Amino acid sequence: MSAPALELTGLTVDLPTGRGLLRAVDGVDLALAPGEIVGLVGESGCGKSTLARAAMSLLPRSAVVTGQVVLDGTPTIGLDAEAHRRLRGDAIAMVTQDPATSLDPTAGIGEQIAETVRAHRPVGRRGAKELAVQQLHQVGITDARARYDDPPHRFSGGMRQRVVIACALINDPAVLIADEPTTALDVTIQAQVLDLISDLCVQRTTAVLLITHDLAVVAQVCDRVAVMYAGQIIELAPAAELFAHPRHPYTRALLAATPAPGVARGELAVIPGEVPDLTAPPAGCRFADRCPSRMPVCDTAPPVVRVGSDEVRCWLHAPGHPDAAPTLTKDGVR
Ligand SMILES: Nc1ncnc2c1ncn2[C@@H]1O[C@H](COP(=O)(O)OP(=O)(O)OP(=O)(O)O)[C@@H](O)[C@H]1O
Repeated sequence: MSAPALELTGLTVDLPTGRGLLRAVDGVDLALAPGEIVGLVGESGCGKSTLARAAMSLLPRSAVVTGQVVLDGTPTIGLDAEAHRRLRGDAIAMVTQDPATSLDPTAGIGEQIAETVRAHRPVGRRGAKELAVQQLHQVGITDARARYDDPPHRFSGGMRQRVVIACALINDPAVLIADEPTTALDVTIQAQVLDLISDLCVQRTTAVLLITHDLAVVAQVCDRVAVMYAGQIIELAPAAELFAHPRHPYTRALLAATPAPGVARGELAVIPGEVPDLTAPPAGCRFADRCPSRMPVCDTAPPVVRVGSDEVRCWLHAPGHPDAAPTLTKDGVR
């Protein structure tokens, strides 16, 4: 197996708040192979964006980071600001839901991409322009030469997101972080933009960490899924496996809260309760007080359980655990 494009080992991020340090990411282990698309899902406030910012070296200075982030073979924690700047846009890039965060509203789209090339590669103006035009063609802007100087607002939302993707991938990064890349788009355009990310990244063996609230998005393009809850990955499995046999009660609750086609938003299941306070997380399982399968042990000890190459952090899956046995049959736990 080839070396991971991105490897997080024991990654922990503490952020200072008025109430003390908040552990937004807690001991995350995750490796993305080249060309692999991994979905990162979970409710708001579970730490998805903080994890992504740690991978991008974009955390606030006040953040306390421990563990390891290895990007295309380079350990990044502790590098200086200039080294981080070089890695961003070269080894790792990001697409967010809002093109305004990555595009200059006043500059032509082509020039913005050409500038990204010149910032990272020894290419002259003309060469950079040719690369930018080619790249725009590849993301589906067929009249790229004619529209090279058009600013972003002359494009539709979907087209603007294609430009952002072109800019993110122009230097063939090892890793793309896609943070809710289609949330702001019309449903019909969403699928096209997701397919574009998926096709380009598989072709170029760029690993993708796709952050989303939307499990339908994950089902469309992801190879594996990491489910995050209260700063931890509580389930990690191939996408098909996770949808067919969700193991963690939180994953099952998330799936139950996902709309079936044609279901109005008001009819969605909601997961009762709230994500715990991450300045003082519970001693046992963090999902315990919302969990329909709660057992005594869940309140006292944190579950750390692995199942083969997949992972699930739940006492229900601790083989032979005395407290686990009585509830195992209720809802089809394997
Ligand atoms: N700069 C910060 N300072 C202090 N706390 C922060 C900071 N950024 C995020 N947090 C807290 O860290 C926790 C994780 O937040 P994060 O934004 O990573 O979650 P998320 O899963 O990405 O949520 P969303 O889906 O809403 O973007 C939350 O409790 C949040 O309030």
